[in-house]
Amino acid sequence: MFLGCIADDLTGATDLALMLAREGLRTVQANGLPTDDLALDGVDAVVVALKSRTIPAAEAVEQSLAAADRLLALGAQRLFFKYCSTFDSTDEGNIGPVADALLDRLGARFTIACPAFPANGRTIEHGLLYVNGTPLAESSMKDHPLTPMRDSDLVAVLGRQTARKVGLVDIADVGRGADAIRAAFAREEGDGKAYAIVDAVRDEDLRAIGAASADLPLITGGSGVAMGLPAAWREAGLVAELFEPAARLEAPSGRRVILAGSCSTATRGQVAAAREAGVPDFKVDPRGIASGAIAAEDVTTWVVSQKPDGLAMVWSSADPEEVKAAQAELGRDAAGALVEGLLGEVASALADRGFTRFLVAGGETSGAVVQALKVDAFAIGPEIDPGVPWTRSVGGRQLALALKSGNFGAPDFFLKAWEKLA
Ligand SMILES: Nc1ncnc2c1ncn2[C@@H]1O[C@H](COP(=O)(O)OP(=O)(O)O)[C@@H](O)[C@H]1O
Ligand SMILES: O=C(O)[C@@H](O)C(=O)COP(=O)(O)O
Repeated sequence: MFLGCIADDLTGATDLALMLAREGLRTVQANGLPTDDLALDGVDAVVVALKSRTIPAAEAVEQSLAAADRLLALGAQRLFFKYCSTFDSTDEGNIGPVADALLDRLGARFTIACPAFPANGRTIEHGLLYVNGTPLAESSMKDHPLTPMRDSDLVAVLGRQTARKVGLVDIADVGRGADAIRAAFAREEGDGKAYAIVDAVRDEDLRAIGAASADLPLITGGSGVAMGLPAAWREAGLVAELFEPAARLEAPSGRRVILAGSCSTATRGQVAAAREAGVPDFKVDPRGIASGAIAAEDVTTWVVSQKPDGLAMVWSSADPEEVKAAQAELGRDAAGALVEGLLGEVASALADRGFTRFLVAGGETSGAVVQALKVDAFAIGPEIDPGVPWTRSVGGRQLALALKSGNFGAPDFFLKAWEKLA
């Protein structure tokens, strides 16, 4: 095992695992710390999925260090800290505190921070993060239920989360290729910067950044910045061989369901498209759950009563006004926890009734569902859309799972994803 990755949420982990697998590393994803029986023969990269994006910073640090220690003990020679391509965080963290702790654990003084992912519209220019051409702070991320992003300047955002200095390697350097980027890293480190935000607007930029980062003990970013790393490590002789990714996923036979707990714009569009296409749907909401009007048992019974070979969708996705109203009544975290808890319970009850194919939308939501389903590890299957693969559970219950980041996927994602299952 060469590369150890720590992801701050489950869909983020899957996104990174897909990128590494696509670029030739044999990759497994563990849900939480890898268990002792996880087979690592012939594995190049292990991605540990945490659910640490929105927990208190001290807990996120503790969990991330535990993951780092386990990965280092398994032989990792590089660590990768994966966070969201929209840099989801608050002034308290958790990107800065976790990155600080990982640098210290590795005895390293410098790393990069690059959430760019052009295939999904995330680009960085002069340190400003854009989502499909709109500055982050004006994008729908300003209204995220848990981590509203109101500043597009990543040097400033990260600067509020760490006592260390944050620099910038901008597009002028990045556009000149790997050697220029390496020289810019040395300049920033020489200037006393512990972090450099790195601009990137094209995949070509990400490949050059990967080549320039091959020697860094720690890399932080979105999945995009992992794009150039496998080839760079292969070139440096650190990884023996690159492999063809899996083209198909053999899914266990059984029924299927969509569980959408993300309120992101892309998910809301996908929910609307599925309803328009006639997929039977059941809407849940945190106030209904809190009052007892909606119970997991009733939702489960409804799903089971739908056509066995058809699709059914349970969703809580709401627009910012509706989310705000629920949060005002229940509190932000409690509202989220109620929906996550219900969807987790429903998933587990459905698995007990023969459902084996789950499409889940939302990072936190996926974390809750997979915890409820008790999946310890995943094999990575084919890409459905950039950043979202089908996965298959390893050990335990045989399940096929598509865990979709809230803002990823085409409008017809909920309808077309099934075509990639064998
Ligand atoms: N109607 C709603 N009102 C308030 N919070 C909600 C509602 N629906 C879902 N949530 C919560 O919002 C959060 C969405 O986060 P997540 O699942 O990570 O989605 P995304 O990937 O879009 O960020 C979850 O905690 C979820 O439980
Ligand atoms: O990098 C990304 O955008 C994703 O991998 C991711 O982490 C998204 O998180 P959620 O929007 O919470 O699913």
